[in-house]
Parts: sequence; C-alpha cells; structure tokens
Amino acid sequence: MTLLNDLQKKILIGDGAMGTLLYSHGVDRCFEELNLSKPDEILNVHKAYIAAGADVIQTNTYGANYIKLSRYGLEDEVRAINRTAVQIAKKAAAGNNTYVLGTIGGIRAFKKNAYSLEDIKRNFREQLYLMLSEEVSGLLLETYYDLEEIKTVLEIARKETNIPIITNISLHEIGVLQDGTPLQEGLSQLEALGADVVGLNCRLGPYHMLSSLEEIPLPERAFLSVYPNSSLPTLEEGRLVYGSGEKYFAESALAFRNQGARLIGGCCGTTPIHIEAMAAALKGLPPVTEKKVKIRKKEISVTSAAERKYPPLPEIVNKKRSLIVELDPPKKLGLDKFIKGAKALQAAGIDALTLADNSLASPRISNVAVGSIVQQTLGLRSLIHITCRDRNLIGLQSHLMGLHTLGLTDVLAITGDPSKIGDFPGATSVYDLSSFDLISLIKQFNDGLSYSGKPLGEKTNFSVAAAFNPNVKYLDKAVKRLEKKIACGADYFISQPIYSEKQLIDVYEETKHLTVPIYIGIMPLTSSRNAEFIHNEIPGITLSDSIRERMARAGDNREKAYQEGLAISKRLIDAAFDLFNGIYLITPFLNYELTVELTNYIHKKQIEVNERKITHV
Ligand SMILES: Cc1cc2nc3c(=O)[nH]c(=O)nc-3n(C[C@H](O)[C@H](O)[C@H](O)COP(=O)(O)OP(=O)(O)OC[C@H]3O[C@@H](n4cnc5c(N)ncnc54)[C@H](O)[C@@H]3O)c2cc1C
Ligand code: MET
Ligand SMILES: [Zn+2]
Repeated sequence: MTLLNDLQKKILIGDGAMGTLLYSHGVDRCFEELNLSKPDEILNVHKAYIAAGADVIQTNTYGANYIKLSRYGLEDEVRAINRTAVQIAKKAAAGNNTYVLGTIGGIRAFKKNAYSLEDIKRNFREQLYLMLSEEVSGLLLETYYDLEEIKTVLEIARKETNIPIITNISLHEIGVLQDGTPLQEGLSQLEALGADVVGLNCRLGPYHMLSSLEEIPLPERAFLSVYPNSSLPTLEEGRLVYGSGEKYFAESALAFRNQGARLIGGCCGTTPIHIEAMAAALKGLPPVTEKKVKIRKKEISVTSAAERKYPPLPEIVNKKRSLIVELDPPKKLGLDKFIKGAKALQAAGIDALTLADNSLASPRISNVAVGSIVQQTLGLRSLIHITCRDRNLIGLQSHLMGLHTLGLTDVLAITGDPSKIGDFPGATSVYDLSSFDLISLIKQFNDGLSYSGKPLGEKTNFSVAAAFNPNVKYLDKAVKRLEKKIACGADYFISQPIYSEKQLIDVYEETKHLTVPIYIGIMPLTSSRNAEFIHNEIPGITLSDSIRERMARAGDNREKAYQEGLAISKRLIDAAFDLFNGIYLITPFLNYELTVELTNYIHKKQIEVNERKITHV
C-alpha cells in the first residue's frame, strides 16, 4: 500500500502537535534537539499519536534546518537531528501500518525579506536530502505563510523525488494567504507544481479553516489535507496555552470530511486526545467526492479614493518652487513654542510642516497628535514621518488607518534611526517591515487593501515620500536604493542635509534620471560645536574647512554663530536653486527663527529670479 493509494479510498488520520506538546510538558528549548538528547521522549509522543489512531505521523524536524538550529548554536547538528528524527519515527511506526512523513517547516513566516530565496533553497536542500536518504514515506512541507517560499521549495522537492509531497500552507485569515492570494488560487498553484496533497495547517483553529474550506472546490487532482490548531492561543502566567476540547475536534473532523478533506490531523495545541476523538468520529466513513461550494458575499470595495485636503506635494514641486520645513515635536510636554514656530513658518509661506517620528530614537510628543493639531487648527499641511522602528506590523497598519482618519495624507516612510543612538539604547527596534516594505504597504492601502490583501472598506490617498541619504561613501549605491524605492511606489524623496555646493551638483547629476522629484535638505548650523559634531560624528557628512573655520570664528557668540549658519545655508540655497525645485529646511532644536529667515530668503529670491524652467525636478 502506498500513502496515495490509501488516500484514493479513505480518509487518513494525521498526528497532532509535537512542539506545543513538548512545551506543555515543560520543554522550553529547541524541540528538534530532543531527537538526540531524549529520543525516547520523542518516540513516546509518536507512539501516543499512533495509539490514538494516527495513520500518518511526522518526524520531529519542523525547525531542523540550518537557519533555525543556528539560533540554538546547533547548526552543525542538522544532519544528525534529521536522520535520527526519521529513525525514531520509523521505530514508532514499525509494525503499525503507519506512514512516516518527513516534515520540513517554512522559514519566512510573515517576514518576507528576512531570508533570501537563495538562503531558503540552501536550507531546504540540506533537509530534503537527509529525509530522502533516510527513506521517508512522504514529505510534509508545513507552516508556510509565504506562497513564494513554498512554491520555491516544492519545485526543488518535486524534481528530486517521486514520493508523495504534502504542502500545507498557513492562512492569514479566512480564505486568504498572507500576500492576499485567495486560498483556492494558492492551492491550485501548488497542485500545478506537483504537490500530491494540498491543504492547511497551523495558525488558526477549526473555525477559520472550516470557513475557508467551505469556499473552495475540491482540488482537481490532489487530495485535501487539514491540520488545525486546537484553538487560538492565550497567555497564562507568561506561557502560551491552547484550549478547546476533544468533543469540538470530533465534530470538526466530520465537518472537514464534508469539505473533502482526506488527511486530517492537528497542529499546535492538539494532543493525542484530540487525534483520538477525530479518529473515532471518522471511523469507517468514506471520503466525500463531491461538495457544494459556499459563495461568500464579497465585501464591497470602495472604488474611489478618499478626498485629499491638499494636492500631493510632488504635483506642486514638479511645477514650481516648493518649500517644506521640519519642526520636530518637543521631547518634553507642552506645545507653546512649537505652535509659535508652526505659525511663524505658516506665515512665512511654507507648503508643509514635516514632523519627525521620534528622531534620533528618542521619545517625543507623538507626531500624529501634533501634526493633527497643526493641520486642523492652523490649516497648515503636516507631513508625518513614519519609522519601521517603533511599530510592528499591527501597529503600523493601525497607525496608517489613524492617519487616514485624521486626513493626514502626506507621509515619509523610513527605517528610523537605530534605537542604540537614542535615550533608550536597549529598547526593541521592531523592523517588521523595511522602508521598502512600508512604502509598498502604504501604496497597498491606497488600493484599499491591508497587508494581507483584506479590503479596508476605503481607499486611502497617501502621498508617500521616501528618504534619500546622499551622505554615503558610494552615491551610486544610494541612488540604486532610490530606484528601488520608486519601484515600491515612492512618489518623491526628501534628503538628509547637504553641506557643500559640489555635493549638490554631484547629487543632481546622479539623480537627474529619476522619475520623481527630490526635496533637497538644508539644515542651518547653530554653533561651532554643532558643526564639529556634524562633521565628526554624523556618518557621511563632511563639512569643508572653510565652513568649520567660519563657525569656529563665531566662537561662543550665539548671535554671530546663527548669522554664520544662516549665511552658509543661504549659499547652499543659492547653489540648490537652479538644480532642485524642492527645498527641505530642517529646524535645529526648535530654533524656528532660523528656518523662518531662510524661508523668507527663498521667497525673496524666487521673486527676484525670473522663474526659469528647470529641467530636473
Ligand atoms: C528626510 C529624512 C527624515 C528622517 N526622519 C526621521 C525620523 O523622523 N525619525 C527617525 O528615527 N529617523 C529619521 N530619519 C533617519 C532615517 O530613518 C535613517 O537615516 C535611516 O537609517 C535611513 O532611512 P531610510 O528609510 O532611508 O533607510 P533605507 O534606505 O531603508 O536604509 C536602511 C539602512 O540601510 C543602509 N543603507 C542605506 N543606504 C546605504 C548605502 N548607500 N550604502 C550602504 N548602506 C546603506 C543603512 O544602514 C540604512 O540605515 C530621517 C531621514 C531622512 C533622510
Ligand atoms: N508539526 C510541528 C509541531 O507540531 C510544527 C507545528 S507549526 C509551528 O511541532
Ligand atoms: Zn502549528
């Protein structure tokens, strides 16, 4: 008998969780290492599942790849752990008519960019060859959130072997994969690449899996599998705990059968008790060969985008001079000085006030709160910086929905300064998304879809700026990043401050081919110490000897230093004037008088200079 022949005729019962079962027994370390140090414990788990009625068990190798084992310093044990795992499972299966699947788990989860496909392929091949050399009865590719990842590894496996391959993906939510692909489409793609059994495992319990299966027809050729978690997990005294009882699982097993599932097991939180209940419920029942697909009412997606209060900045800067000014929310409570500055800049005639998101990784009053006040009470456009450092994928999406709700449609998507340099060096830097991902996410919101492709009910109308750091060793590499950001959907760029006329020209030359405009950064120096700090401690920024000397000559005379700082900025503005329409002034330390003066200077100059046609925008 072979696994596929059996599945032609009957429903097979899979096993349940390994990892969470061990965890519930108090194991709090690498589960796969136990194949070597406590083989009997693993053997007993397999035996318990077989005794409960599992026809198919899986090796304890879910995370037994180089990447995951290296988190425990076990990267040299990949071979031993996988080989031993198969041997243990086979020992348990011997004499029981039980199939042994070699499990290879997904790596990426939802962090698509965390591992390259090359890394994934290398990891997979190593585990695959070990499974094949130990002669498993089939392969179980499970807990793949990323469709690209599972398709990549499935292609490798299909070329290497004729043994049955089961591909189980983990849903993002009912009927939808993480990248927004509908379940049916995802499963069809896996079938087309040669999977023999396609289905679902982990992340969700029976309710969500059942609702998902109800909406899809039976696969054309492949069999359908389902390995639900026992429930959604909860935290109890710091430990993740899963609930739901065996009666619920028995009923769910019958419902899964009605949806056409032929290989039915359990994932996280399930135990031999759950498997026993499912096996008993399904005993003697043939698989169904036909089913009625439930048509879910499509959520109405809004086709038109939300109204914008202000025209997008790139539209303005493509046509004429445009000026935006950064004034950062204070690090202490109280907004009096800030509001005074915002009013003064508004009176001077800027196009937008930009508000940093905890710049230099130190807490400030929320830029959303402050930006909303500025925009709603003063009527001055606020441009909100958004870092990937402070919010996870949940927080970022909630943040974007909040910005949309407040009518704050101008945003700058950035990585964020590393928390190491701020007031709380030990604070976690989240980085669920890179700046590229964040740009793409915001553009996806503009299509009315969340990260997972779920309709948001409205389309947002964000205009997305991205950061440009020209103060790097190789400008061409920085420009390559800009091209990539444009490909992700960046509408324009805002640059770090530039301190030399030559650099302005270099930047112009290197970026003139870009299809989106740049606001070029200019930040007035405030003192000699400030100049020395920027020159010596900010990576990539070099001030010329003459600028440093000019600032040094001003000595401790604050007023004189301000005047020098202004004069230097004015020369830079002169140099930038013909090259870039967009100018981005950065207000140092809430000293808005400086940026107000520079704003006036720019407007005066603009009136004096006949508006020349600028070819590079
Ligand atoms: C206009 C502007 C506003 C900013 N506002 C804020 C703010 O509000 N809050 C805040 O915390 N930070 C802010 N920053 C700082 C910004 O988050 C950091 O400079 C960050 O490191 C770069 O952001 P990014 O989005 O351009 O990163 P990315 O382009 O995604 O780069 C991420 C990392 O890759 C590396 N990298 C990038 N380019 C190169 C290159 N050419 N060569 C080698 N390595 C490279 C760097 O290590 C960089 O940190 C701002 C920066 C700019 C330009
Ligand atoms: N089948 C594996 C286990 O039960 C992986 C579950 S999904 C994280 O440990
Ligand atoms: Zn699981």
